[in-house]
Amino acid sequence: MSIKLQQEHNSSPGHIQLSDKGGERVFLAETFYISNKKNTVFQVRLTDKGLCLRKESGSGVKEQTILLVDIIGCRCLRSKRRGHGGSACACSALPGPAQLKVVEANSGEQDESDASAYLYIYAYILKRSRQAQKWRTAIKALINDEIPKTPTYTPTDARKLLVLLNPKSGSGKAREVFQQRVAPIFVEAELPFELHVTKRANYAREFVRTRDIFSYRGIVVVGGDGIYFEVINGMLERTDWERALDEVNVGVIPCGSGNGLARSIAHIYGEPYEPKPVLGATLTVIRGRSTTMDLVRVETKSQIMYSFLSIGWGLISDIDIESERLRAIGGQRFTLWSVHRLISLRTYQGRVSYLPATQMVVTNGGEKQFDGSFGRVSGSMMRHSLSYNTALDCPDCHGDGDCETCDTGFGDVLSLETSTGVDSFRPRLDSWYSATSRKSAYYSTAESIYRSVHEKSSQGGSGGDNETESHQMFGPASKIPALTTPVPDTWTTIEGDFVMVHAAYQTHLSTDCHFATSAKLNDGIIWLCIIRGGVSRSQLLTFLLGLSSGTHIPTPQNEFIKMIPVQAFRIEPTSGGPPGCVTVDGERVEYGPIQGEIFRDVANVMVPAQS
Ligand SMILES: Nc1ncnc2c1ncn2[C@@H]1O[C@H](COP(=O)(O)OP(=O)(O)OP(=O)(O)O)[C@@H](O)[C@H]1O
Repeated sequence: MSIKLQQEHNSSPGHIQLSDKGGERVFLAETFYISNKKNTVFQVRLTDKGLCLRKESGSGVKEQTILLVDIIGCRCLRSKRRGHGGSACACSALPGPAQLKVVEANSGEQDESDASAYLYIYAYILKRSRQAQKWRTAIKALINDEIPKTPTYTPTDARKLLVLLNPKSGSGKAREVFQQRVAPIFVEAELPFELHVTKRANYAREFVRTRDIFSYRGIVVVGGDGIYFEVINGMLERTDWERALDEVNVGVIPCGSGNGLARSIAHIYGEPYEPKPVLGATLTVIRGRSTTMDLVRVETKSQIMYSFLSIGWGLISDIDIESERLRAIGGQRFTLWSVHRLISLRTYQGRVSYLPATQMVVTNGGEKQFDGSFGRVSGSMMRHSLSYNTALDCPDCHGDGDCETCDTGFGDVLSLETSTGVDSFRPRLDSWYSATSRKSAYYSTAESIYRSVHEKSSQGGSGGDNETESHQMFGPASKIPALTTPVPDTWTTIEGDFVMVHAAYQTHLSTDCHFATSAKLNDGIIWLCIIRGGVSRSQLLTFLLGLSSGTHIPTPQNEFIKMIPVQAFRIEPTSGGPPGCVTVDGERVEYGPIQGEIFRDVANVMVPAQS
């Protein structure tokens, strides 16, 4: 909703005063008129709770409070000078200003003969002139948890938000979604941002690895889990990975086909997700709150990477990857392919080993919780790490993209540079530096050497210089044996036929897949679901049908379907079996042995305010 209030012309400039009235702290109280209805008077109070509007008209008195938690921004507008040409540009995306013919105060376009000033307040309720400038100041301060003192508002963090948008995510509408449903709200909230549209797979990863990411207030991906994975792994390829994970919050605006992380965050915070996941996530980004998140260090035969969502072998991974061909139909592709795979069921031979999460404690509320001491990072970097990739930015322009080397005519950048909004929401030329031919090696604590080669993504893009590049992965030191050495006796090992093994550390693998119902963002637990060969089709059907509601695990668990809380695990498919998929965060990795261990609280993810 947007509310427009018009200030009485002759009222005197007041001062922001603090008073207590009926148990609430009143910062401002004044009389406003609603435009076109001069016989309607609004007595408005700005309190520590929100904006209380007392409407007095011929038909009586009505009172309404708009809570501060629902307000994302406000701006002062003036009547627009008559006869001024030009299009509404980005203003047209805002609900209201275009048809009301108002412009930013001090824009130079205002009608000086009309002394009226308008205060627009932008509020989103999901669940449930000078004077105007003064009100704006006080509201902006309060929504940033500050006490309003002075009549000017200076944002505490003037840095821009880095937005990395994948135009190929989901059904390919991320660009439109951002322009129509995200950018206008960022403008309303006066959140400065810089948008970069990815050109190919691994673009976001390189961007994060090579740029000065500390010059941004945070990073938001507009896409799915795949591009979030790129950002996290790009951070872990930096020599300053610890600082990057610690200082740079990463958020997600869901436009992918799975959107497991976005769905999990909404679930954990009790936020509505459908029917407007983009709006909820946008408001989360604007609020700027974050919490810590666990990451899982993943080792395959040739790569080390970090995962935030899941690792899978068999059924669910097969469905995820093989249904790619139905990408155009969006999230429904998973349901359709599940039916197909149930009919043509496969089993895989191999060995699964895990270190159980034994440190379960019973809390006061009787709930079982993991005490999480395992995997807490002690601030150590992988030993013996070497990097050939220390130049983070172009030496000529330091990453600004302004120099000749960097100016490749990359036009897919939009930047909202100033807090005054709509006019500065404009296309801008930019580019970024990508170092080539860098070589590096991965080292585990056991000092075995791993070399990682980023292969060209099957989803292609134009390829480019990243096809054969290798980069060093940093990150917390591993506490489990390398993949090439046997697991300790303290681990549990199962051998035989498996329909699938899927490890998850978020509640949802996708919007409709409530997989690990007890997962938290930062509890140090991997939920390992094992389905053994021999499971009946009806058991499997019940499992698949229960995934959307989180009722897929039988109670009590039976010998074929189990969900086990673990700290680390290893999957070793026996060679020669049927072709299958191994995935990390929904993206396919090489088929073969894979292991994961969880590190608690290592990253920071944007989350809604706790209600
Ligand atoms: N411009 C691009 N062209 C082709 N592929 C891209 C481009 N930008 C990013 N990618 C790749 O697309 C893959 C999928 O992206 P993303 O996760 O955003 O969407 P999704 O797969 O539809 O969603 P989800 O992962 O939630 O199912 C990522 O792994 C990323 O590397």
